[in-house]
Amino acid sequence: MSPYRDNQKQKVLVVDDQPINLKILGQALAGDYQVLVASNAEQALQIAILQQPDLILLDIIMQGMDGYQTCRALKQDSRTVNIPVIFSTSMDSEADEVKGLEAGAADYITKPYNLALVKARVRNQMQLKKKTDLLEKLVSLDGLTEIPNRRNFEQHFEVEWRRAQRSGLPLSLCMIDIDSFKQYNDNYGHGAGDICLQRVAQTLASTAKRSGDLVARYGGEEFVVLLPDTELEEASVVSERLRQAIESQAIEHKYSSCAQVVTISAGLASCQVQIGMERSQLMEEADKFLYEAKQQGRNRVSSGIYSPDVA
Ligand SMILES: Nc1nc2c(ncn2[C@@H]2O[C@H](COP(=O)(O)OP(=O)(O)OP(=O)(O)O)[C@@H](O)[C@H]2O)c(=O)[nH]1
Repeated sequence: MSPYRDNQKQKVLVVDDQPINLKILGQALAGDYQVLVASNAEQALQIAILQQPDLILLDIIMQGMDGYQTCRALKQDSRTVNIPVIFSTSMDSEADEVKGLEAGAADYITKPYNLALVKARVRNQMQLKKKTDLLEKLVSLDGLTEIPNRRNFEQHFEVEWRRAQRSGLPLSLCMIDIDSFKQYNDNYGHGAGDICLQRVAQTLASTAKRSGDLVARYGGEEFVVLLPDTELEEASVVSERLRQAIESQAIEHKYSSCAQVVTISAGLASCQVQIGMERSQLMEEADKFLYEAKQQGRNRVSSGIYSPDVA
């Protein structure tokens, strides 16, 4: 998702193998947008992945991979699927237009360029993209804590699970629950409870922040932390750091059964993803360890390796 920031120009990637076309379109759009250029499909795909433009103006007839193939490749890659594409071409038959739209394009412009029309079509797509990005952001963040929500976590977990399966790298999952939170709510009030949840969420998110780590609100007073490429030993260090980070926030909780401040219990499970394993099994394992941490007195991390052979 390319997050929408008001103070930043949106990016358009112009793809054409004729330098003159790159120049004409580049000059027409440079005042309103940040313009990136590519002169072939391979370059375009690479820039699209790395720079995440908000829109791609794509020529159809190019040496090597043509525009249709490039568009299909963009639409098949989860990293670029949401970038709208406008085909830019001298082909102007209705059949070509249909083929372009079927390949996943959002709109069509024809050569020779009518620059006023080009700008208007680009503006329309850019406005739509802003709205889609905002909507995407709203549906993936938790309203109270502003960290990723459960839906966002499930999507990430699925992607990371598949990646771990392919790469053979370990994957760790930490389930976190605030201790005696019912007591907190009952004694300090629901409003204070909400503020506490916000502080816990922000502290967790700023503590587990290695690229690829994901901290999400799983629901209620439960959080989940996904640690890709992380084996048990390393993940235990991170989980313990999370526990300490919350404790050292020193949020008063006189009614807790285990401390004078707000604390968390965590259940950590790590695995090497194998064929036939379900990601829900790792969740269940982490949940079991969380239960164990609660049983053993709270304000602690309980952990283990999940392997179907030993489960
Ligand atoms: N303020 C507030 N409270 C919430 C929210 N979501 C869940 N809760 C509260 O979280 C509390 C969870 O309580 P329990 O599941 O009994 O667990 P606990 O008191 O933390 O006990 P242990 O987990 O065993 O330490 C309940 O009182 C819920 O009402 C929320 O969005 N805001």
